[in-house]
Amino acid sequence: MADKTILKALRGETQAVPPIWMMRQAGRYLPEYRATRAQAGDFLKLCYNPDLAAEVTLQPIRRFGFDAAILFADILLLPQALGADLWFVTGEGPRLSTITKEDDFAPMKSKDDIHTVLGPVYETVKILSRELPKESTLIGFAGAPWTVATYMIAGRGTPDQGPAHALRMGNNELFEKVIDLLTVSTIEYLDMQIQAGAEVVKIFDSWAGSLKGDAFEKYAVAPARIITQELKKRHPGIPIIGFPREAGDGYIGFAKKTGVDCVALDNSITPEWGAKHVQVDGCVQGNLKSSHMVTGGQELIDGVRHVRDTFAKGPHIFNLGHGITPDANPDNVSLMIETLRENT
Ligand SMILES: Cc1c2[nH]c(c1CCC(=O)O)Cc1[nH]c(c(CCC(=O)O)c1C)Cc1[nH]c(c(CCC(=O)O)c1C)Cc1[nH]c(c(C)c1CCC(=O)O)C2
Repeated sequence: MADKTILKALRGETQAVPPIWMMRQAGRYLPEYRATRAQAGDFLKLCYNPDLAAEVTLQPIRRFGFDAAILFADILLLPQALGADLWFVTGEGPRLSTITKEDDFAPMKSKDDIHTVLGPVYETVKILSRELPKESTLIGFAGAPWTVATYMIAGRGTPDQGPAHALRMGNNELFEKVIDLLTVSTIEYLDMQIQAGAEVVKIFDSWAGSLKGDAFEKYAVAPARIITQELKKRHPGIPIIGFPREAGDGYIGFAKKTGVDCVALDNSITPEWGAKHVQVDGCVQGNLKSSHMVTGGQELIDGVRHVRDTFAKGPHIFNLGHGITPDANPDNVSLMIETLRENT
């Protein structure tokens, strides 16, 4: 299916209308998602139920006709497969067992032991690769080692990733063991998603922005490069999207240094900056403010045109700068898509 619009963009083609999908496009802002989640029981049960996970993946495709579907799962399933305890507190977010000392890390499983727990995820991918409309592209994903490590170390989301930085500086040997285990396990996890039918994979480094200087190179760039190189060795031509969120100047040269085919941009940079400093090296994805999906109106229309027109001279996948939020109005998503495709 070499002519799918997402794959064209990832090969470096400039298109008159960029393809579009949306981070967290299957989510709580959609009544049909909330209904299926209730049917599953809770969020984790939904992630591990292949039929229902495939169903919620397809819901935004049916409703909006996005050019890509992203596998419904979570970046924290991998630590669970490695032996961490994981649960979600409604209204608050994820909780995990913590890693602060060698004894917490020692019982972790190896990269070859993850597939029993993650088997249902591969099954979801298989269902999707059969059921997805032929013009849409199936995106698999994993968290980047640093971002996943921040949750494994702290046992929860943290505003400044303090506990992970404390371990990085206080017991670097243990910290690097966590990063290395996640790096090799992420390769196996994404390899299996590709074998099951994922056509593109995305590496979410949501907390890359809190790594500065040498630490950014060692713990954001290097793991992304190792994962990318190994996956491309095993699956030549598989396109990879990197998302070093809030990396600032770290976005410059990220594609060249890691080998990813596309860099996803957040809202901390302007489209003008992204076009000048990142799109020069190839495809970019982004970066409409998610808040427009809540507020809508003329500002949304202007925002869509601005992002589209600023990236129009090079390869671009239209997306938000971060995930859509539960308070978003689905009508604003339709308006975004109509505006993007106006005049065609
Ligand atoms: C940091 C992170 C996580 N998960 C993810 C990241 C990286 C991207 C980012 O920065 O947003 C990635 C993720 N999480 C989810 C997906 C599915 C695909 C998609 O639609 O984008 C993806 C790609 C579903 C989800 N993951 C989660 C939900 C909401 C859960 C629910 O239905 O109650 C969804 C749809 C839960 C989750 N999962 C995580 C947190 C912090 C939370 C709680 C925050 C929240 O409630 O929005 C960890």
